Amino acid sequence: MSYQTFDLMVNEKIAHLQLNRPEAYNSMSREFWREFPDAIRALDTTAEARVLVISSTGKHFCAGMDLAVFTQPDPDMFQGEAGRRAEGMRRLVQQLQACFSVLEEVRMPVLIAVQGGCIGGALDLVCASDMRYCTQDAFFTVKETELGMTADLGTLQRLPQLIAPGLARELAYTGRKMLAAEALTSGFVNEVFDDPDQMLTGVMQIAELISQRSPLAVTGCKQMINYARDHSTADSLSYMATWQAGMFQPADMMQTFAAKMSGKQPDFEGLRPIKAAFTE
Ligand SMILES: C/C=C/C(=O)SCCNC(=O)CCNC(=O)[C@H](O)C(C)(C)COP(=O)(O)OP(=O)(O)OC[C@H]1O[C@@H](n2cnc3c(N)ncnc32)[C@H](O)[C@@H]1OP(=O)(O)O
Repeated sequence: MSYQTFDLMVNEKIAHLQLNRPEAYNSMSREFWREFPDAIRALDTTAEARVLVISSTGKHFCAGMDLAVFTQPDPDMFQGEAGRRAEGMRRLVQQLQACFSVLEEVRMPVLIAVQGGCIGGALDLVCASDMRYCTQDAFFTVKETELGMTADLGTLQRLPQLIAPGLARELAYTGRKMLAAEALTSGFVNEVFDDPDQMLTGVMQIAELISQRSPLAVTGCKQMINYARDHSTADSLSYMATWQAGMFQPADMMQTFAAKMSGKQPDFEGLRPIKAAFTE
């Protein structure tokens, strides 16, 4: 599949989505909003990928929503009866939210590599990922506040669960930049690299390690951690037990032990493409 707003490569078990409009600071055009969720869902459904790395090109990771979306809006948005207008707007926002929630829903971990600015909608995107990494020149901003709107695509819901809630509020209320050093000390990013090349090398090494593990075990970790974030400990333990009762398969463990004895790396079976499950 080829896309206009990013390149998507699947190499062995690692998928790499790279935003490719540096001349526009990788801002999120209408095309991006169509392509991004489709590409992520396709990876989840069909591809071999066991881990996804999202990176970017040029000076900034992403300048957020393409400002043309705000300055040249669809005229229909402002016409007609108020209740229907509001209801339509509500559905539009929900559809845009779903473009990033898909990163939480997919079976594979999502790692993000940020250089330069990560602004507005881009912060919504990275908040929905599993792990974040950045370069020394990176900064993160809830730009919407400065523009006069409330951020609506996930930052306000996810950021207070990733860093101290008081700091998340400060960033949201002020719209000020969180620089790389603060992103590291606050726990928002896992590591700060000197430059984009070093970052991509480092992030790919982590992706490689994840891709060598049992994909069933890894997706179990992702789903249980996400579930525990949103539910009580008692509910989460109950779901964990149900998950384990259904998904625990000794075959992967046996393979690990056999591989250890023979001094080799285990080669775990991939998860099943959904399409295959329908056509078998
Ligand atoms: C649901 C989602 C909501 C949101 O995402 S809200 C947030 C929307 N995004 C913004 O408001 C970003 C605003 N832009 C900036 O803060 C800065 O810019 C940058 C940090 C990205 C870059 O700063 P610097 O390196 O100093 O460059 P420069 O001179 O400010 O900009 C160069 C050109 O890039 C255009 N540009 C910047 N951001 C966007 C964007 N998001 N959409 C479309 N164009 C953008 C500018 O306007 C300008 O253009 P020209 O050279 O013609 O004057």
